[in-house]
Amino acid sequence: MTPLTLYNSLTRSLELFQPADPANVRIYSCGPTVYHYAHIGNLRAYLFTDTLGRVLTWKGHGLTHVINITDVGHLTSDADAGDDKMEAAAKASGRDIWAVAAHYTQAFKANLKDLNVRDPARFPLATDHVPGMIAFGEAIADKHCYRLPDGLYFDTSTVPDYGRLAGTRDEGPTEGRIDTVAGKRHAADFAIWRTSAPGENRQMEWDSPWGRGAPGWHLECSVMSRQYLGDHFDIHTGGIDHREIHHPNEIAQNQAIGGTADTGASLWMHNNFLVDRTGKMSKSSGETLTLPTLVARGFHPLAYRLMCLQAHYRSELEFSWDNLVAAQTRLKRLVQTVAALRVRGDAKGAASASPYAERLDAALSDDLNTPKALPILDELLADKKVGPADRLAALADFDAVLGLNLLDLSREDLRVRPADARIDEAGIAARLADRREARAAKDFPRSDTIRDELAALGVEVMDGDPLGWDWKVTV
Ligand SMILES: Nc1ncnc2c1ncn2[C@@H]1O[C@H](COP(=O)(O)OP(=O)(O)OP(=O)(O)O)[C@@H](O)[C@H]1O
Ligand SMILES: [Zn+2]
Repeated sequence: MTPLTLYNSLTRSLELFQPADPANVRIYSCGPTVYHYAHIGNLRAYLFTDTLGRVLTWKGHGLTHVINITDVGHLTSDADAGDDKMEAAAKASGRDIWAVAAHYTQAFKANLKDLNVRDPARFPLATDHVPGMIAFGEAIADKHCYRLPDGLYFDTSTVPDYGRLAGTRDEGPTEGRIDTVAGKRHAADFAIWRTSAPGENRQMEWDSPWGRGAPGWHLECSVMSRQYLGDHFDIHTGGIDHREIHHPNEIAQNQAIGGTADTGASLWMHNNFLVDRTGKMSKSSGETLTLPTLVARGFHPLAYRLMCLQAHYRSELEFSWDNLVAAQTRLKRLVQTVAALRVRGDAKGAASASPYAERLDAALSDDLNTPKALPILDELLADKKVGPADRLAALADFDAVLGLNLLDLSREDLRVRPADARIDEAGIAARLADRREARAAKDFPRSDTIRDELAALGVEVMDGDPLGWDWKVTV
């Protein structure tokens, strides 16, 4: 096997991956803040960690992956300003905050299932770990924290190299990030615990040595990652926005509790954003696309997965409907090819598929280069020198990493019907059968009428479609 190299945001370089225990690689991924449905940009972050986990499994490692659920403490600004996103969402909708959290957590997990993301070992909830957070705060308070009327704050000057990850080292109190809390010693200092203001009326709050209130978001991840993965684990992941504030703050806390310069993880990895023409897709900035929206417009969730795999995780990826259509077409082609190879069965080939597995390994070992792996798969499938059964076996090996479910998906699965369609699959099939009959009888006006009727229902008939797909939904 080719040695695996991964990009470490901490050193800003590619590094040879050397896990502490190859039989149990430990990964922590910052989870969603469950105040709203995850948008497809958020989901890109978990498609990235799923690919990472699959590559490690493929290379023979055991894995313990933890994705937390942030159900308290994340403010509307990452830099300690604004309201708690959860409290604000519950208030705005007049719902019980625990019901809000449970609803969006369940929706997030359903999204991951639909995208064929493997379950992590655990999905710990922040609210289940508040006593551990208070104990953590107490342990570092004397040496690293100070009190302000609204809580306990971390003094970022008490740890070595604060902000190395973000590249904002040596930031003084008057430069860099906006100082939004009166009395902070440095602009970058952040809340470990936020004490509820008189009359604040939070739905979620706990007693602590610093008053009744709620934990800071950064603290949650330090506590949960250390509890489940230990003082030092292999890989910590998140979206690239976390490289600037959230992860530097986790690192500072880890250094404080550990009493060393160790950041707590060997590698800090970040996926780049899904963007659209207006910029980063973001829950807080209004209109976002969710996975169910894509499905309602006639796309299979795995078409979105393939769209993400076509870009390297460290590159920005622009969402457009055209890109998604192209990805769905590519997925259909793959499924079609699998069906054709099955028909041809066990015919012997003159060549072995193993060079393809080696090339796949080389691509993945190069910092999870899935865009490089996909054309290798296309080449394999088209290689007539390799027998059909061998090609299928090799494809299964590719799919263990790509997670596109290529051996199980059928043409029918990919004919996802838009939610607002007024005709179902069986109805479409019946109209197409009528149309074939009309054409066989050379009744072209009737054939055209059926085509137009289907078009009015959002179904485009594709005569002479090279995929043999007959029809597609229009978006
Ligand atoms: N547009 C995006 N593309 C890729 N990853 C993203 C994008 N937006 C957020 N992420 C990542 O998604 C994960 C979950 O984020 P979280 O639920 O905390 O988002 P949020 O901050 O509440 O939402 P938003 O940033 O959209 O307002 C994080 O790892 C985050 O970095
Ligand atoms: Zn986190």
